[in-house]
Amino acid sequence: MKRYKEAKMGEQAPHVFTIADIAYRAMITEGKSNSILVSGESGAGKTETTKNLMCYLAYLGGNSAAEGQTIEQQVLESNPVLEAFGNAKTARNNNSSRFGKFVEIQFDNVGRISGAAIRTYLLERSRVCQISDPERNYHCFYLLCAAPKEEIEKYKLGDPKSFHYLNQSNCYQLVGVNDANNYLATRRAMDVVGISEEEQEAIFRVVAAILHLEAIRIKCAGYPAHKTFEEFLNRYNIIAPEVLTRR
Ligand SMILES: Nc1ncnc2c1ncn2[C@@H]1O[C@H](COP(=O)(O)OP(=O)(O)OP(=O)(O)O)[C@@H](O)[C@H]1O
Repeated sequence: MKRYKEAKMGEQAPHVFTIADIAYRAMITEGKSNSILVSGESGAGKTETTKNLMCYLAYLGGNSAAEGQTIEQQVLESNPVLEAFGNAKTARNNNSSRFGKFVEIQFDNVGRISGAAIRTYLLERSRVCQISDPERNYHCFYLLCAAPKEEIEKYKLGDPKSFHYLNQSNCYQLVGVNDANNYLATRRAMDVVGISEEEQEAIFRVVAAILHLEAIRIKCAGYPAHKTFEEFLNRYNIIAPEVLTRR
């Protein structure tokens, strides 16, 4: 990153750091906001490029002398959190973002990071209840199934193969990815971005509840017993958001 700081276009090997550097310098000299649009087909490298851009802008506008958790650390640690809940393995990409995002990094008048906001769009909700081989559901489900023993017992989880929302595909593990370590890393990242212990508990309780939801069997007068939750919704014309997305 040091080599790209204030380097002119073409002076260094092509890299997204050059784009970020030019945008940052223009923002300082012109006193105007700048946007960088990262686009491309699935697997092109948008997520990794965005992380590189965020790292470089945090390097330029960070406050290395500050103690405790700085805004740039929070900006960077937002990535593992978003990826745990919004990324999944697809046929084209083991870590495909199933949503779009707008990352806003605010700078003060001397170019130091003063705030940040991330907005997400159009999460692929249907994936929660329907996946196909060789894809996976959202990473968070597998991370929670690989959590430490006491968490597994608390949420009554276990082998991902025992949950319908995960066993529609034969893919449970990703090459080179350790879900147990990633669970701990996600919890640490959630701490850094300022999600309290109680909020984290509530979030993972909902994640576990979704896995258990499919196992609910509904018994109604005049309706055969042992129907799945989804069949029940269909029978009574109750349209759940994920069912709606799939139609
Ligand atoms: N700069 C990079 N350095 C190393 N590997 C990279 C880089 N960019 C992309 N990759 C590789 O390509 C894979 C896909 O990249 P990425 O997830 O960024 O794509 P994407 O365009 O965001 O895809 P999607 O639209 O599916 O989310 C990464 O998991 C990584 O293996």
